[in-house]
Amino acid sequence: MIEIRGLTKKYGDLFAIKDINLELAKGDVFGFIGPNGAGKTTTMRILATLLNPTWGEAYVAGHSIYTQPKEIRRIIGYMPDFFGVYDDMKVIEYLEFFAAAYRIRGPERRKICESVLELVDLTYKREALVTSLSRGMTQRLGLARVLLHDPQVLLLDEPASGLDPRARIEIRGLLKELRNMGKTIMVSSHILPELADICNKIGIIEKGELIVNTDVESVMKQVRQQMVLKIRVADDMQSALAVVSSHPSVESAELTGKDITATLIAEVDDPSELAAALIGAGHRLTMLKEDEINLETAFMALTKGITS
Ligand SMILES: Nc1ncnc2c1ncn2[C@@H]1O[C@H](COP(=O)(O)OP(=O)(O)OP(=O)(O)O)[C@@H](O)[C@H]1O
Repeated sequence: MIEIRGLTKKYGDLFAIKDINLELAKGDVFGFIGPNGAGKTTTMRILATLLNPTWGEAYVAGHSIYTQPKEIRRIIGYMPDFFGVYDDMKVIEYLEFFAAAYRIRGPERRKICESVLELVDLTYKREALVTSLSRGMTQRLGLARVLLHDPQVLLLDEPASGLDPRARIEIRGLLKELRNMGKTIMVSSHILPELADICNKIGIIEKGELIVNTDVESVMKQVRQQMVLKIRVADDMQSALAVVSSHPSVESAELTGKDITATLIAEVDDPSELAAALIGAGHRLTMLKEDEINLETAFMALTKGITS
């Protein structure tokens, strides 16, 4: 759905983006991560055909940004990081206005507006003035707006920025719903955990260069060379820690909160002998599970020494 080759944008001597290569298939959710000024917006604006690159190629669903921008605009929904809303419009009027701009006419228009409102959970605000909405609601309205023409590809620039934790979670839920609808999504953020459980691919951009471009699973594999376990017993944790620490399958172990966190030596990927040792030593084992690595830990390990 998206193919980018050697994409570069220069402002004078500054490379806003430099030699970006990327391919996304239908249904991919690409988390585009990078600090402020790294080049995320530039990349998205070029894909949205709002900005010309200095050189390089980009295609959306096979359409070139140079020769078929109209076709691309029909397929994409681009939500910029900052967008204006019109002061004296009600929510439903705002959507109808944009639906008209997309040439959605007749009774269909109202139906579509109502259904996107429902999707972003704003039906109860349909008669409210757009200026009265909270930032989280405004972001959801912005999403509703880019969904009006049922685009296959969504380019979402920092949809969760400036939101409180609750509103962030709502946006995440919404993105999951869109993912389940089969949309191809490029979503940017400068905060990685925000995207952790939504995307299947991630790209990390630093000073205009895509320094990491991979699928989430292989990031996890790359980082997870050794198995890490979380262990809990219903009796004496200190004596259980002693058993774990001295077990030949364990490289290191420590007490972390209510659990013991144990890292196994590299060759061991079966914790059953350790479990047997704990039970054999008379401990009442209540939990022994593989610690779930999160994308944030993976990110830190992956970019160690690359990003500053
Ligand atoms: N019109 C412009 N003229 C000159 N420099 C620009 C222009 N637009 C962007 N830049 C520069 O290009 C670089 C990339 O900017 P871009 O907006 O793509 O970053 P970003 O990753 O989206 O950052 P943010 O998270 O702050 O939106 C920055 O150094 C920025 O200052």
